Amino acid sequence: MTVTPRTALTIAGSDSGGGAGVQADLRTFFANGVHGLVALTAVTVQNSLGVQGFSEIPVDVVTAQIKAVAEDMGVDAAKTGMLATAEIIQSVAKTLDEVHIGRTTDTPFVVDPVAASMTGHALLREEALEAIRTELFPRATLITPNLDEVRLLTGVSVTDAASQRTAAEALLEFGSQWVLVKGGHLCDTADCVDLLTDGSAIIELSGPRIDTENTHGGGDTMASAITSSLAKGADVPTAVAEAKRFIERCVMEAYPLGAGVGPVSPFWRLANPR
Ligand SMILES: Nc1ncnc2c1ncn2[C@@H]1O[C@H](COP(=O)(O)OP(=O)(O)OP(=O)(O)O)[C@@H](O)[C@H]1O
Ligand SMILES: Cc1ncc(CO)c(N)n1
Repeated sequence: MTVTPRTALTIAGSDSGGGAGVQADLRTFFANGVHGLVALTAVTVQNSLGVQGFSEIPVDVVTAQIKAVAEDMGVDAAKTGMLATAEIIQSVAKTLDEVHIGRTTDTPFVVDPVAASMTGHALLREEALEAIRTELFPRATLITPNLDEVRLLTGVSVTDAASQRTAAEALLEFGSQWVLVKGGHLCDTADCVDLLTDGSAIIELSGPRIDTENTHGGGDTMASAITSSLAKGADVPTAVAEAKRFIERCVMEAYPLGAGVGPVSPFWRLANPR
């Protein structure tokens, strides 16, 4: 019998190195049995050593991609990654309202507020940070900043569990339903602890820190794993817990590729479907 899988839409940039951006999202959706849809926002020139530059896609082409897939195929959950400019962010926000994606609709929406690559190269023009805060966060079911993004967005430097909680509370003020403060960059701890909260529930997701240099695409893979679970009907705490187990194994199986940082790997899931 033919079964049509659930669909997940990524609104994000391309990584020519194939480990982050829409490439990470699509391989994560595929590994989790979800059909991936794409609205490409930018093309980066990127490899394991970093980002050499990028060119954004014209705004009307970005929004036309969203409308084309949402109106014909339907979207069970959506996420954003690299959005590049304030103009793209504003138009994406307006279009998501038109196609009924976001926290006040039946279609969950995850915002990964990508500001820079892990090598420190900007993926967002500076004036666009405010647009992420005001246009996207209020529409988000969940936001998933890493610690650098937390500092840029709130001014809070997370150094321990207490400041991680303070940062999460500050981020909730911007209007998303849930906040996940990822702790992958809290390097002096033996565990990787991510903090999830909606203001009433506070959930710590803890797992062992895996010793590897190869974590390229980890944040994108985490956010798209959450989006996959949401597309399949999980609630937010369940989706984040499932994604945490998924990313741990992806980090464990990360492989060297190129002279710099290799990508996390979702391939193990293909041999271990649920
Ligand atoms: N060395 C590690 N071992 C285990 N889990 C990790 C490790 N590094 C990151 N993680 C987990 O991976 C997820 C992504 O976290 P991280 O904070 O690294 O995101 P990010 O900085 O957005 O990723 P990127 O490296 O793509 O920029 C989180 O759930 C985090 O706990
Ligand atoms: C295109 C793109 N999106 C996101 C990231 C962050 O991992 C990256 N390095 N490249």
